[in-house]
Order: sequence, then structure tokens, then C-alpha cells
Amino acid sequence: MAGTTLAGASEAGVSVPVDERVIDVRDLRMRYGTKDVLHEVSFAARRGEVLVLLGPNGAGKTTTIEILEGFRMRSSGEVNVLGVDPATAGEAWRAQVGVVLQSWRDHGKWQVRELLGHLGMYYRRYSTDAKTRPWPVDDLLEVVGLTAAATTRVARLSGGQRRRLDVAIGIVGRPDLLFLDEPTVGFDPAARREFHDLVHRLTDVDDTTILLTTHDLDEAEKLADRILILSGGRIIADGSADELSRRVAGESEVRWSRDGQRFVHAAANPVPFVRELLVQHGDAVEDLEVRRNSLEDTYMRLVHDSEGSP
Ligand SMILES: Nc1ncnc2c1ncn2[C@@H]1O[C@H](COP(=O)(O)OP(=O)(O)OP(=O)(O)O)[C@@H](O)[C@H]1O
Repeated sequence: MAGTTLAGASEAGVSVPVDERVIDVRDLRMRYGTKDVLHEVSFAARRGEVLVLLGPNGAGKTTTIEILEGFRMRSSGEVNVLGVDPATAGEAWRAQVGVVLQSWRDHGKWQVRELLGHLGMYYRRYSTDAKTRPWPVDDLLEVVGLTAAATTRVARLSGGQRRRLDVAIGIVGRPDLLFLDEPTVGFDPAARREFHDLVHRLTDVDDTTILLTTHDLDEAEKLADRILILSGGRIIADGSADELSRRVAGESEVRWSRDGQRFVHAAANPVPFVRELLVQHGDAVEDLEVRRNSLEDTYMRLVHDSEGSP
């Protein structure tokens, strides 16, 4: 089981064995001018894992991802991605890394299939025995839900379709590691669900490691093997949604109804409470529900506590 680390998590991620680390970040610092935006950030990700980076606006998520993608130079610290420092990595490394940027605005006149076919050609020389690159265009169109739009020009796509195209562009080279910065913004509920299925397919079938940012806590809970919470440029929590909620001392909510009346009770340990409730009222208890801290409760609590600390 991955270790859970809360406030002051300088050793975050050390429970991932070194030889399994697809991402290994140690004491990463970033300073813009005189402003420190990342302070000794450390974490690791293992192969096939979905790591979700959460945090309030301005916490440093995009900065962290851009450093890992090799798009931004760090101020200090050690960063290793697929065994290489992204600051000095070459083309072969880039071909193994997929990036879904905020939105693909160029090539408006290209048709969707044409564009994906063209971009995919770049990856052909990086095919290996274990992984044929690129993803065959028609399969890719299907997996991202763009088959019906295959011959549509990029400029004519709806916002949600364009986002699907962004995802397709990010995965056309069948990356070993995929970075997704707020991938489902603008998706309708059906597209969101299809995207979640795609993430599971990528990790289960292709063993792709995924690092994604989102502000949607429901999405984080559905997708994440591990959640990192970044606040004020520091990792304040690292663990699965369940581990985080257990570590935040909180009370469960017990709800039930009796004789047509609704009741709610907060209990640190709901089991004895429910037992006693059933002993006292037996069959008269209806609609019994026990709700642990949601990820949203946990997140709000952790971020709130961290904002109070220096
Ligand atoms: N190029 C830059 N020059 C100066 N400051 C920057 C630059 N880019 C980001 N910042 C600052 O760094 C901090 C972290 O920004 P970043 O975009 O990484 O946060 P974020 O967690 O991705 O936020 P959001 O959720 O709003 O996308 C912010 O205070 C931001 O103003």
C-alpha cells in the first residue's frame, strides 16, 4: 500500500520503489523573479498509476507539470521522468511522453483524421517490439469518440469535440507517460464518463502512467490511484482518496428515518452508534446511510489547515 503523507510531506512518494519510479521529483523549487512558487516539492509515481494533482488556483500545479514535461526550467531540485532529466531530454524521450495542452487551436483547416494521421507519422520511428506506434487513426478516433467527426475540419468542432481532439493528439504516439492538464473542461457528462473509461483503458491495457490536474473532486476520486494536494507551492497530502479521508480526523455522518422523521448524527465511530440505534429502534429504522468524509470535505479541510500554517 502506498504510504500516506500529510502536512510537511518532504518525503512524499518515497514508498514507491526506486526502480518502479516513472516520475521521481526531489526537493523541487521554482522561483519566478523574487516569488517562490514551489517549495521543496517531492513525489514519485509508479508505472501504470494515475496520479491526480489537486490544489487551489495558483498552487503551482501547472508549473510542476510544465517542469516535468520539459517545457519550463526549474530553479533547483532533482527531476527524473522515465529515467531522464526533462530539462536535457531529447526527441526519443519526448516521443514516449504525451501532453494534453489546454486546447489545440492551430490547423483549423485540417480534417480531424488527416491531422491525427499526420501527427502520428512522427512517432513511427519510435515503435518498439513491445509497442507499435502510432495508434492506428481509426482506432484512436473511436476510442476518443470522434469517429463521426473524422472528416470535420478542426475549426468546425464543438468545444467538447475539440477537447477530445486534444486528448487524441496527446495519446496518438501511445505514450508511456501522459500529462493531462484539466482534461475534461467543457465535456458533457457522457463525454466525461467516456473519458474516464479511456483513462482506465490506457492504464489497464497500455500500462500508461498518467499525471492529471483537475478541479473536479468527483473526477479525482473516480480516477486517482493516488492524490497529491498542492497548496501554496507545497505538497500537503499524498495518498489514495480513502487514505486521505481516514487521516483527516473527521466524523462520519449517520442518516436515518423513523416514523416518517429524518435524523442526522455525526459520529467519530459510526459502528457502535448504528448498533445501538438498531438495538433501540430495530425495524422502525429506515433509509439508514453512513457517509464518510467525502474527498471534498477532506480537501477543504487540508487546504484550509495548510493555509493557516507558514
Ligand atoms: N510565468 C510566470 N511568471 C511569474 N509568475 C508566474 C508565472 N507562471 C505562474 N506564475 C505564478 O506562479 C504561481 C503558480 O501558478 P500555476 O499556474 O502553476 O498554478 P496552478 O496551481 O496551475 O493554478 P490554476 O489552478 O489557477 O491553473 C501563481 O502565483 C502564478 O501567478
